[in-house]
Amino acid sequence: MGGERKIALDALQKIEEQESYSNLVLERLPGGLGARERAFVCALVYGVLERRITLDFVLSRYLRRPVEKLDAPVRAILRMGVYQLLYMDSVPPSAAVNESVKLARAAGKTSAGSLINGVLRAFLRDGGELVLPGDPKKAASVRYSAPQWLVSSLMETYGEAAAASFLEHSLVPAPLTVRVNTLKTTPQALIARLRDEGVEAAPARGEESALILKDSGSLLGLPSFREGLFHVQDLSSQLCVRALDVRPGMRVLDACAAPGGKSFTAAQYMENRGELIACDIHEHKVELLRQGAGRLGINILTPRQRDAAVPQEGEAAFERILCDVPCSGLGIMRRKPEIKYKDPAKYRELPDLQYKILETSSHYMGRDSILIYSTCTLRREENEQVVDRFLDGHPGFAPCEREVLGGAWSRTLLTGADYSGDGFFIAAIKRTGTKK
Ligand SMILES: C[S@@+](CC[C@H](N)C(=O)[O-])C[C@H]1O[C@@H](n2cnc3c(N)ncnc32)[C@H](O)[C@@H]1O
Repeated sequence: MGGERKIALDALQKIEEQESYSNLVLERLPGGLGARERAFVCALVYGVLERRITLDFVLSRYLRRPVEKLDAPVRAILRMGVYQLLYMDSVPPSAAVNESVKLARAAGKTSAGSLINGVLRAFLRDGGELVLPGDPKKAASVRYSAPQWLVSSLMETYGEAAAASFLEHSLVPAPLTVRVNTLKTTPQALIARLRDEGVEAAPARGEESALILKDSGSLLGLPSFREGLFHVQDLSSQLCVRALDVRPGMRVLDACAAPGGKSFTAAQYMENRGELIACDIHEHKVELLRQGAGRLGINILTPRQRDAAVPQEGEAAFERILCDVPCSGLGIMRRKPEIKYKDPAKYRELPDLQYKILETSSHYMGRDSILIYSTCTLRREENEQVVDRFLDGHPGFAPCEREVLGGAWSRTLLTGADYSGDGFFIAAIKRTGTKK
């Protein structure tokens, strides 16, 4: 191996400087990397992102100035070095130190070599292990590499044990879960087909048409994917569509639909009969809806560029409406670790937008219509508080109990030992009164 650490450093710099999503940067790594080298780069980049708070805590014990004040490439090299020492058993400690010094040279930071060497060797001399701070909340923040505001918020909302379990399981790589396209195949037939293509697939617990794929490599390389036999979709999103309870022949609105996973699953439950209007505010994302539906053989989906917060004059009623609103995404931080480091002030305007989308969509509900409000986040402000505000101000609507939500009308799903899906919130609302 040679040069992978420089590729990892460049990727980390790009994610930090341009606020790019890690998955997108890693999808576009330079060509020519072998599978092993690519896996190493991805493990290092994801690992450093995921454990940033833990790594910075270790570094802070060996630096005279605050970690944030370091030159960005030097800081990234130090984080990568500590990550290799703490979490990469395949890298001998001496290699982690020497390669970090070499990397500084390759990055044009030769003068930082002695600092990097000194810090990493001092950590090794102290045993090379993580020593947690005494304060329990600080310790949880360092252990799970989650900002303190997030630790406190999760603990206050879900209790200490559930929050700790969620944070711990958010450090485990997410499985690749897909939804079998029931318009074209069955779970058993798809498992056999994938086996022929060299990919191991097994049924996922809890969803009849969900499979977990192992070592699939790029999906674009699989004929079964190109033929539209499945799409990628986490368990929580599949449950969300089940809660919508769409049936063949219905008129359905997906108000925030792109990239389209939930619309696609809904169309499959509808057996490609009825009408499915799938909207998104961004034109380029609407194109994703068109492409996905085409690949999967869905022809009831009408993609539309539309702002879901702006009422549409003369829209006929829908029997089912999905508001899978934009959110802070904390439930999927195991897939995009950079999410957890965002300044929570950036989320301030989300609840009002989410409320507007819900309120506007409710205009299109007829009697007996059902609306699902969902997010992939775990903040009450974006979940319970939005639907409560809506229900409090709209007496013609009521909570709607669903069997798939355990008999309740809303449910929060937390990734944990017994549940491998993303963190997610689902609430069901029905119309009880007539329109004013
Ligand atoms: C959580 S994602 C939806 C995921 C999608 N339901 C799926 O399963 O693939 C939220 C989407 O809402 C879109 N969006 C954001 N603001 C919107 C608005 N005002 N009106 C409509 N769509 C919006 C975003 O572009 C994004 O694609």
